[in-house]
Amino acid sequence: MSWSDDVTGSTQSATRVVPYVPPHLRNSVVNNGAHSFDNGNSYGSYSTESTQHGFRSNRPGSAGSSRSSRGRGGRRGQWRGRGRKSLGSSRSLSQEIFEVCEKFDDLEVSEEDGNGGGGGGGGGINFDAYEDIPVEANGTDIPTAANTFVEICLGERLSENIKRCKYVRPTPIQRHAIPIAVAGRDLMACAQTGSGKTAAFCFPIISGIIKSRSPRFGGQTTGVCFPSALILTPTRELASQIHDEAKKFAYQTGVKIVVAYGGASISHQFRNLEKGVDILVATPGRLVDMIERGRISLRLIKYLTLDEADRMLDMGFEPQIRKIVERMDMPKPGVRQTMLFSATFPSEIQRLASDFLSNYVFLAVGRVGSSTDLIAQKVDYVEDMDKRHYLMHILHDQKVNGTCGKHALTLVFVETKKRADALEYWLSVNGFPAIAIHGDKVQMERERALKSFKSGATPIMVATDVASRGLDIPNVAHVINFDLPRDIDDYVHRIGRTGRAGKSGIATAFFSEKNLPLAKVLVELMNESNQEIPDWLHQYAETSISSSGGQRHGSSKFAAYDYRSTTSGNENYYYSSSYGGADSFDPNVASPCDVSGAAPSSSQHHLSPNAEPYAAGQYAYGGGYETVVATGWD
Ligand SMILES: Nc1ncnc2c1ncn2[C@@H]1O[C@H](COP(=O)(O)OP(=O)(O)OP(=O)(O)O)[C@@H](O)[C@H]1O
Repeated sequence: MSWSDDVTGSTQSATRVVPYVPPHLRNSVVNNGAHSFDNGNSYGSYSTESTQHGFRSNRPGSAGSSRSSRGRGGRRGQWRGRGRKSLGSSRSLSQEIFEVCEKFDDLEVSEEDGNGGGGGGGGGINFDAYEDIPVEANGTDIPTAANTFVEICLGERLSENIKRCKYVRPTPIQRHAIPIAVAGRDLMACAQTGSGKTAAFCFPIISGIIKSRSPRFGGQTTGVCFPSALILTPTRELASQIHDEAKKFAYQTGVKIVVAYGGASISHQFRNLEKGVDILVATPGRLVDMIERGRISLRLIKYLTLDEADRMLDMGFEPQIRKIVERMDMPKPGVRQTMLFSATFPSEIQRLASDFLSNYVFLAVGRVGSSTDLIAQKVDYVEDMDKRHYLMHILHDQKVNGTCGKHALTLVFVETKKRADALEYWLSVNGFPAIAIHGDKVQMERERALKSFKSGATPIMVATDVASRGLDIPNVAHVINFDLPRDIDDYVHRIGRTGRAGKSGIATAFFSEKNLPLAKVLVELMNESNQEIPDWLHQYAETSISSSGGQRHGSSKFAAYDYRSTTSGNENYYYSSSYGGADSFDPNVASPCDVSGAAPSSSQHHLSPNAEPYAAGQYAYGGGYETVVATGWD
């Protein structure tokens, strides 16, 4: 949950926000004491069975895709109580957090926010959902994972801000990635959407800058700015979001963060830079422009982060990224520290990315490119000509049954900018308040659309892939793939706009004949996250095996793990991220700061009986799924 939304939530309404609970979990939510989530919420039943709405399809077989509750409710049923009232008599971390929060004026978070301030670290985040997630760390001398933020020694100010954000415990990616980054190691990190990657790269950078404070160069005297850290993102909205998040983390630390992206006034951004910059968050185009105008130098960069790194290094962005990283004045790998983060990392991109890294650690929390099983995925067979009416039925159901309640938002992905505008118009004239976002809109319109959607003023947003990556929009209850993307990784990122920070969500996809090439990889992805797959989709998948060949993780495009594992003798460690066993978690016990690059013995990095490592060679290599350039990017 982003900060601004917390603020919005806290100022707009003092009432408690009822968290979205998808239908298959509604009866499994455990009442965890007097202040646990109210499960008797207003959300009614939800069904989009095509047969129910009378839609006929020529799909093979006739099985529907309705979800059952098979074995999925258990873990996630253990929602925690929230806020001060839910605390027991003993003093807890949450108690301290609320005390610190009192004076966090600008960035205040509502204590009663049912969706969890800052992601709900105080209770909204369901850490149980992340238990037993397999973790692969590959490389030499890998620093030990941390169970608490305290033991990482991020510095007093930053630690206070972490509490203010109500981040009680690190998420699995944070447990593993932060110690690695704090130790100064290069990192290629892959973790599921909504699992806290932003903090995983922001904390080490902010902490490092505070610890090695050196006089800032540039500013008004020379007119050239010399940031110490550069965070690159593929979209303007994501740059802006990371800037907002990083500002919270760096509150009262003196670390200056500036954002630069296209479509907004460059002179305004120059003025911000002139006030001093430690961390620059930027989109590539605007950054190149600023460098070429001689206003930014990368000579003193100590930290380089590519968020959505696979996107930044694919065909669309790679030349620009190479220009910035290799042909400007940025220090070389090994001199600077480089961190790459994404939820997906095709092996060909991993290979490319290794040019930017030096002796790096590869970290995968969960299978690379997998979707979180917090998202209930549903695939319906819908012909193109029926899509609008079918969508209308879904939205109508939500309206009537309350699935799209006061705070629940629906995000609809389409293939092209034109289709986004057309669908926005059609929905609006049919009584469904919708707004479109895509790359042809001017920046102000894009920002207005996002704001209107986030606030719930327009609860339906129709988007191209410009909104598919990174955006952390609270209360997105339902993602609808009106048009499926051609690339399964884009699907993973799109549906990842819901089911974030331990909360659950729904994703519905409209599948038709033209999506045949996606069938097999979609089935594999859904299988991995324990989704119910309709028989007809299985049948399509079988057809697509014979036409395209290969498997998702077996094609050259996909890697289930570190691509180096097949070719080098790098150490491999497998963990369960569970807080049990040898890594047992006790939030009240702070261990000494022992993460400064200490190389663990392999016995410290054990394979949990619950974890399922991805053995090298498990997947046969076959034909590749085509690489496509997504539409609507900056
Ligand atoms: N330790 C934590 N405790 C509680 N909430 C957290 C914690 N870490 C992150 N969050 C919250 O989780 C949400 C998702 O985090 P973030 O946006 O960093 O995910 P992500 O992994 O980068 O997702 P994506 O792959 O979609 O970019 C945010 O609202 C964030 O505030």
